[in-house]
Amino acid sequence: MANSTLWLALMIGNSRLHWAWFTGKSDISAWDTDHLPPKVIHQLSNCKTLEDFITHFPPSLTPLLPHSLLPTPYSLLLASVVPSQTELWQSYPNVRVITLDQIPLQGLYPTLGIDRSLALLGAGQNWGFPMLVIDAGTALTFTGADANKRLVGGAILPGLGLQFKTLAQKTGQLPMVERQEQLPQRFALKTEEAIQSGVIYTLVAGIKDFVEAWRRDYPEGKIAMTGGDRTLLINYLQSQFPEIAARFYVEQNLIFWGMRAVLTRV
Ligand SMILES: Nc1ncnc2c1ncn2[C@@H]1O[C@H](COP(=O)(O)OP(=O)(O)O)[C@@H](O)[C@H]1O
Ligand SMILES: CC(C)(COP(=O)(O)O)[C@@H](O)C(=O)NCCC(=O)O
Ligand SMILES: [K+]
Repeated sequence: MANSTLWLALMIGNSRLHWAWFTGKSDISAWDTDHLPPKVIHQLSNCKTLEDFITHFPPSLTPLLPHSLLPTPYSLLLASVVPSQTELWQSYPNVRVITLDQIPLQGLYPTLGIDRSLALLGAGQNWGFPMLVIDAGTALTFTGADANKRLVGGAILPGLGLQFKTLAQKTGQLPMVERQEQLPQRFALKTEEAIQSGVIYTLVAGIKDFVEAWRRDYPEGKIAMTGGDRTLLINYLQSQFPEIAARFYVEQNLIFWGMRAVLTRV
């Protein structure tokens, strides 16, 4: 493993790839891409020089690469919840795959998602435990740990995008609707608005219910929200339950905070 403070970190989610450079102690610059085709991953794995690497990285990302800082061989820190995608990166020359046994939390069950454990670790190390993380990704997950950093447990449901997509794909008459910024009218008189209303109001009510249960069990507990739909959901929550939304820490990079904590662990 290269003895370098600079890592390229990759979290493989179910919708897309989440990338970050760990450039210093507290600095993380992050961006998202689509999943890469096997051919591109193969090319990146076989790069011998920095110039090679930059050439093969998807063009839209090139400006984000810190050309002057990048050492070769560069190291890739990888976590994934998509085994078929993990497989594609096995040939990368300097890859470290983060697995559950490297996570300094107690009571993790063997099939727990690595993204959930990393986000929980990242949030808890930064703001303290007990911590409940809500990850509004492809799936929406709740994952909590107590003051002893022991997993309390959590829940998994289809995320915002997946709920819309499933309705559109599995019915004969329902269209795919756009994500919208504001809370819709609850009792709707149009199909699109009825879908928005049904999905959004039940999702927000569900989040409120989990938060209240968490607060009953852990009155001192904290709550953090992350994932691609975090901003939309926090907006909806602010409109409907402002006192709940006000208590949330909202942060895009929880998983990367967790990855860095694993990396710097002695
Ligand atoms: N540019 C984008 N591309 C894809 N999804 C996006 C984008 N911006 C926001 N989203 C939302 O993010 C959700 C996926 O969250 P994300 O945390 O990226 O997923 P995962 O980690 O599971 O790949 C989708 O439901 C979608 O609504
Ligand atoms: C629940 C998840 C699908 C969430 O993935 P994501 O939406 O972040 O892509 C993932 O964490 C996973 O595959 N978990 C394994 C099952 C578990 O955590 O119990
Ligand atoms: K996620």
